[in-house]
Amino acid sequence: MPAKTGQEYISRLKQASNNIYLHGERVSDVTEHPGLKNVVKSMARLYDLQHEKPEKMLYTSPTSGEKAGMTFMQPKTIDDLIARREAIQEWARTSGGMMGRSPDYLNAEVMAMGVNNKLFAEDDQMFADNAAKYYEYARENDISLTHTLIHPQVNRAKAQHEQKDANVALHLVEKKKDGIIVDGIRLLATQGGITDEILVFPSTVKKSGEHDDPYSVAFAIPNNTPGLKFLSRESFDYGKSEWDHPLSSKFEEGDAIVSFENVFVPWERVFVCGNSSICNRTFLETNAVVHMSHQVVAKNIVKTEFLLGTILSVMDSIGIDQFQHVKDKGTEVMLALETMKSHLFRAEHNAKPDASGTMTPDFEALNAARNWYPRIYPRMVEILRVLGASGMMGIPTEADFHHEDIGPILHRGLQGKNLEGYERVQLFRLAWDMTMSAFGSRQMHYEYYFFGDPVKMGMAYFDQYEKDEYKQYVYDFLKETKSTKPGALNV
Ligand SMILES: Cc1cc2nc3c(=O)[nH]c(=O)nc-3n(C[C@H](O)[C@H](O)[C@H](O)COP(=O)(O)OP(=O)(O)OC[C@H]3O[C@@H](n4cnc5c(N)ncnc54)[C@H](O)[C@@H]3O)c2cc1C
Repeated sequence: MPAKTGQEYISRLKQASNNIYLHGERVSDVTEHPGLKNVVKSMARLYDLQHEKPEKMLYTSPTSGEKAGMTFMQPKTIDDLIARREAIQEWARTSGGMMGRSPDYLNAEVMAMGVNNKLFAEDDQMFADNAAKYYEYARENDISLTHTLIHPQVNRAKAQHEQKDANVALHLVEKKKDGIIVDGIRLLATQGGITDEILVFPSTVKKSGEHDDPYSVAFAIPNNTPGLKFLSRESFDYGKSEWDHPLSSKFEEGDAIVSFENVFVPWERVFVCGNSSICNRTFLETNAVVHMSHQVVAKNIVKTEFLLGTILSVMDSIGIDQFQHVKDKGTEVMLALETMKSHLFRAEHNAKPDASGTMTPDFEALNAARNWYPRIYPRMVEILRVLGASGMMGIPTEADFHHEDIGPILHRGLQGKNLEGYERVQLFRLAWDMTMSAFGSRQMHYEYYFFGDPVKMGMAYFDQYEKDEYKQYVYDFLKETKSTKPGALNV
């Protein structure tokens, strides 16, 4: 069966022995390392869920006739789109939406680029065929993916070819008979090293000029390809109990700098080779951005539900839900949730088939939602932090509650309106881990930069927005004003 189990996911990682460096050493087994093993377990849980709820999580592969992961499906109808989204949300619920790079995100990208591959054929038909075959390969083997889109932050005021060391960023070194050689650095692979393969694609928002053609590549390779290294940031899973760190002990995905040292990529894994124009159009013209946004909006609805539930429980637990400004803050989050749901509904119910016959959600709705969420997520986090107040810091550990001298003092002293001390602190530890721990602050940073720099995204949104009809509306309204223009002004 193509859809893998959690054990198969773990076995593959053990066998692959990806080159991942963490805390100053090479990790010999990511499935056993204290900074990674818990998120590996959470990923395995997602794959097991496919088999526990096959009616929701699996569908029949169009090529093998076997059961494949639902989130790889090419939707042909609105019902397909909804079924796919329900699978996405089923996965998201296991982490309260805190695992931003659950496999469905990149499954959506691979699917869209595989079925809408004509753009890649502008250089050579081979590249379009490669994209189609890669989609089938990823689906039939339930490949887990990470991706890297961004050049290193050396000097953002200059293009890559103008940098003082123009060889730092990932670039094409050589075209050979059987493939290409690439070398350099890319940022920032979330889940780098704990997945099977890496997708190297252009940025969704940063555009390149033709002088940056050597930096304009797209390909997919296994994470244990010789010369490939994942240089991971410090893990925010500090090995604490689930009670102490309810989120970071399970869902710390890790972010890695990716180093390519003269890495060989066979031609059959190349989708774009040295063409900035194709790269600049990739996400839009393959509709990958639409299907990825659909996944993101669905996931963010679950995340907002989780956040709202925590906010309301905190209000209840310390009896603040009667105060006017507290209610108003709760309402802000409720409105955010309901607005996101409306965007999703519009996106799915206005969906239309694209040229490849893929049922494609209404991008206007999704584009608004994906531009808006980075702006409201920090506000929702602030609301939880502000309402929690001292409770966000009055959070002794599980060990403190188990201590015979101080446990009873804490249990009594930290009781809430409707919860005992142990339960109230457990709730507040969740609120803290969601917003203020290293894990929680990274979540905020992550949502803010999810689709790219929100400032550039906002500029692009403004530029593409159909503005004329609204301006015309105003001019027409003004024209109907009963007045006479002074003759002297008619020059
Ligand atoms: C937690 C986290 C996880 C991530 N995971 C991934 C991942 O899995 N895969 C991946 O590929 N990427 C990932 N990213 C990277 C993400 O895509 C980028 O952070 C995002 O695209 C912004 O790019 P940058 O970080 O290079 O910012 P920069 O472009 O360096 O911007 C830095 C600041 O300068 C400003 N600025 C820069 N250039 C300009 C300009 N020309 N005009 C005006 N202002 C400018 C920006 O507004 C911003 O405030 C992740 C990032 C984070 C924070």
